[in-house]
Amino acid sequence: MNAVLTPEKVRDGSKAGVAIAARAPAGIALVLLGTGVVGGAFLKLLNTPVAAALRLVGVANSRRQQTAVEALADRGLREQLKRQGDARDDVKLLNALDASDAAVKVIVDATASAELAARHAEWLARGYHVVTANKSLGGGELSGWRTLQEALAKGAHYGDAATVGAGLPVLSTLRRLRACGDGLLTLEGVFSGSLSYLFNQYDGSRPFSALLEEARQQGYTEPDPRSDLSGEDVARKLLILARNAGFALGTDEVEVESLVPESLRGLDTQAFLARADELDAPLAARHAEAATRGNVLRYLARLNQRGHARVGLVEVSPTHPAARLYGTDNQFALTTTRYHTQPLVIQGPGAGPEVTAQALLGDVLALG
Ligand SMILES: NC(=O)C1=CN([C@@H]2O[C@H](COP(=O)(O)OP(=O)(O)OC[C@H]3O[C@@H](n4cnc5c(N)ncnc54)[C@H](O)[C@@H]3O)[C@@H](O)[C@H]2O)C=CC1
Ligand SMILES: N[C@@H](CC=O)C(=O)O
Repeated sequence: MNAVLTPEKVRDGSKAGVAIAARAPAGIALVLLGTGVVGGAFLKLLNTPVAAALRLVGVANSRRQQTAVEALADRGLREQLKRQGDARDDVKLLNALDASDAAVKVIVDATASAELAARHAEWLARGYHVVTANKSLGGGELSGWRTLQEALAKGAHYGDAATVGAGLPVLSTLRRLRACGDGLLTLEGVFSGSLSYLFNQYDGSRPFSALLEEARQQGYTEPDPRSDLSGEDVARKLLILARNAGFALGTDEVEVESLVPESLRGLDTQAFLARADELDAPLAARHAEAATRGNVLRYLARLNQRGHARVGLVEVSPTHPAARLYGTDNQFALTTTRYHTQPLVIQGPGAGPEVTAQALLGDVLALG
């Protein structure tokens, strides 16, 4: 029989919270893929009372995984996994889910791995629910999106709130509008927390690369920050939103402006980071040019009524809504058949470990 643990006992720094996650009667069993910035924050949330009905049965990083109950109950699981664990093997992780008596079995993807994302549809078709921060399937090739829709028709759930706005209620709002017969006409805004953070602060007084390093340290950027700077991550979010609104856009139908100079594109991540100061001169010039006209730079995403999609750096006046953002704010302005005089605007922090992990948790709990 499980000990009854009060919230106070869970908060007191003992192992109790993890013990709940590992030993509670099974409501929802889950495996977690990825223990980086977002996955690490998600593990912390599993140690809080709200996650008492969740049972973690497996966890993996890119190299190792753990399915042993005692090891999973270790509060230092994330660090432990860096040193020890079994070799990566999806089959063994799924076996751990199958062995659980939980009625609801969930795979949480907190990686940026395209290979794992390519398996989401297969997992859904096999009856596992998938909750993801990984945008590679929803925002990748249209064929992958279509495979995903076919898999979803079989009944499993795809929790993708974390993929856009780091969990801001954008996708849920869009789906609700659509379910009510409203149609998206145009979509515009700032869809990147890291690029928002960078351009909200960049005034030429500090090198752009220094701000980028700050954004990276805060956990706002993608594992390789060029995914943000190239516009690829923003394009994925635009595609996820557009497709959910009924625009079957392919990746080649989004015009993408990259901020990564040609010379930095072919490098591995570490080599890129070592040479990130090569970003500084071109952006300083763009900033200075905009400033001569009293304008500022913002990285905007736009989908117009004809389905034309573009993401790129735009010079805007200081009174433009995107010029009035703070920190990692995202901004999504949805003009629809019913919100046509003024757009429906959703705004708030759009990157960061805690909010993103919370979005994952919310999607998992919604399955209960
Ligand atoms: N950082 C943020 O604010 C937000 C991030 N996201 C998304 O969350 C995902 C993770 O981002 P971060 O945590 O920042 O990245 P990260 O680089 O800190 O962590 C990635 C984790 O995935 C693991 N991993 C890679 N391949 C794997 C595999 N095949 N099997 C198991 N684990 C594997 C890595 O070992 C690492 O633990 C990305 O898809 C990102 O786009 C979404 C919204 C906001
Ligand atoms: N790197 C992304 C994180 C969320 O998706 C961003 O900057 O928005």
